[in-house]
Amino acid sequence: MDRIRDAFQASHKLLVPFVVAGDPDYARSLHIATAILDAGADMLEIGFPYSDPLADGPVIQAAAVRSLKQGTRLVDCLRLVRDVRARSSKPLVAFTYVNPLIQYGAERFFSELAAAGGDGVIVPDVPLEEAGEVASAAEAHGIQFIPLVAPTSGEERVRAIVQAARGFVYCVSSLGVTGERQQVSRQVRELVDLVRKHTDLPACVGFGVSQPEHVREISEFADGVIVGSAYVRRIGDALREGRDPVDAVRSFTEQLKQAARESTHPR
Ligand SMILES: O=P(O)(O)OC[C@@H](O)[C@@H](O)c1c[nH]c2ccccc12
Repeated sequence: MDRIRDAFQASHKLLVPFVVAGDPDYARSLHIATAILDAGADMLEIGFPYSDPLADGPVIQAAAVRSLKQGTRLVDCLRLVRDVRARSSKPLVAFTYVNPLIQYGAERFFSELAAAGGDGVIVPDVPLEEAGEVASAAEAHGIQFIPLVAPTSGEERVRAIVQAARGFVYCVSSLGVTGERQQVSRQVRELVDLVRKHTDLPACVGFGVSQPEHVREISEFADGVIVGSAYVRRIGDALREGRDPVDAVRSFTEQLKQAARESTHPR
């Protein structure tokens, strides 16, 4: 069974939200993740909170702090994957920085992620030199290693990166850290075209996507859109304002999914 491949065969305009495991606590995090998938998201990126999230902007950093304050550990994140899997058959991608993964042990991590029903992994800060080792440990347990390519990655580096890719390729739309942007750089279309020159795998775009218009635009040329900070901010805002974060993420998902449907993706 290849849930990621099946998802892309069912649609070329995937909506892939990202949320932080254990944010704001375990029970509500499970409820939020399940609500997002039930509201129409095609896949879910589950972020394993880390104390030193270098690639994250303030919104996701704050969510990691909320979760870590609850005592969330890597084993709880794996349990969350298992609990979401019990409620949804859609693809689940673990998102972790390389340090917690190495400290836990790559073999142990991927074995337990697979047993929990996970499908893929994204490790944004794994150096290309170590990526092979992590990718093969993942592969050994049937977990698909999803690499990131950036606007600064030249053709040679893109070609090398996508060789190790499984599942899909994550095209980062802009430099800098994660965070909502008013405009998503049009440059990312060239990056998607470059990826398509070197692999038949689907190409998804992330970083900065915050509005339905962005999703409509990107879904014209990419196979999926990843949305993180816009979700995580809505969770934080709802908590601060005493509203139910589940309602906030449910309606946002419905809006973004509708926008993806409206795009005139040729495939
Ligand atoms: O938050 P944004 O701007 O919507 O970007 C997606 C991002 O949240 C998610 O894919 C992610 C969270 N942390 C990361 C660190 C590096 C790359 C990607 C990520």
